[in-house]
Amino acid sequence: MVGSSKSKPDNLNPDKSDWSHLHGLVHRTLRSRSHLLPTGERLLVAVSGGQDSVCLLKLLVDLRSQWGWHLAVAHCDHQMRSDSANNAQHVRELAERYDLPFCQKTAVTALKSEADARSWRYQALMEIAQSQAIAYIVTGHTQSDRAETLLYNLIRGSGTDGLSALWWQRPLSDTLQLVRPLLNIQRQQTSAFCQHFQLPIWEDSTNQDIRYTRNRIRLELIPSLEEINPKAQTHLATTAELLRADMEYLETSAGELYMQVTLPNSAKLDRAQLARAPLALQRRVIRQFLLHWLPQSPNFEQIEKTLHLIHAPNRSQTDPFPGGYLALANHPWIELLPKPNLRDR
Ligand SMILES: Nc1ncnc2c1ncn2[C@@H]1O[C@H](COP(=O)(O)OP(=O)(O)OP(=O)(O)O)[C@@H](O)[C@H]1O
Repeated sequence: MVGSSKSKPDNLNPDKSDWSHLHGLVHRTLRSRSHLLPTGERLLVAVSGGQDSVCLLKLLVDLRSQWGWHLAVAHCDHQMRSDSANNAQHVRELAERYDLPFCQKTAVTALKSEADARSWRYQALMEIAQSQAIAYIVTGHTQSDRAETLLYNLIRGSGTDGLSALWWQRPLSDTLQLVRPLLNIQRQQTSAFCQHFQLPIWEDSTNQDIRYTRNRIRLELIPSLEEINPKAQTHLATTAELLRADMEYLETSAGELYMQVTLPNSAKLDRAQLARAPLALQRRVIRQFLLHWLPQSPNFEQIEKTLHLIHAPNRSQTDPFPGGYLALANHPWIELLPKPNLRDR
């Protein structure tokens, strides 16, 4: 998978003739998506110490002479495992080995869940990048992560937007992008790459713990699906890629329709115009409308109840939404009102 089955030690000054299949693949991916990691940029590589981010780091180190990047390594110690300080030290040594600047953040308050850890980590990575005027944070998310995320969101009942999550890039702020250049590479390939170049990997003991849903999907669900179809992982990731394009198209069309069916600075939607649109656009317009006016994101049920008002008799209304708003069918409009105002009408 990496070009030769014989392993060879990590060459710290490789030229193009030392490149493996993965070097070529990532180089071509970045060339065809040239906005992802432009030449000459400063990149902050987020390294956990696991096989994916260690593979990512070596690939970027080896490709940088072609691309003129300036690299720095960041590690976040969540303090959630007894070996987390040793893990951080391991990444520090990896950065030293490549002679790269190393930045670490260590959690001071106890992080209770994986979700807490993730949101703290992204905040920490953003702070490091911003303090060093770096515009790109690069992570080692792979095609395997993409397939797992799709399954995870599917069984949580997330809509198409959740199914197409994990995209090549995501803006973290106006000046900072998160970039995932390994999204077309499988975890088996990063593992083979690390073995081939004898790269030192930090094995996270919790990765085998099936009490975590993500681990269970990785260790049990995906292998079961691969027994049914050996290419299941690739197909799932391709589905996520295709859904993303559909989702962007629908979202843009819905945004245009939203502008036509609402009035400036007014929480109203024109029922007759909405009624003529396809159901997929009606749902998305209503989601954008509620997202704009409500203090928190609407759920599926709230969107469906508002959708129902398009054809409902005048004065029909939804249950109150969080924050005290509710939607009302008011002659030609669906109107979103703070609940107390209803009494005055
Ligand atoms: N402790 C860490 N320090 C720095 N980077 C990290 C750390 N943990 C994860 N990363 C980065 O995030 C990538 C994805 O890691 P992992 O799949 O473990 O995270 P996750 O919580 O599932 O992430 P996400 O929610 O973004 O999908 C890694 O390849 C690495 O680039």
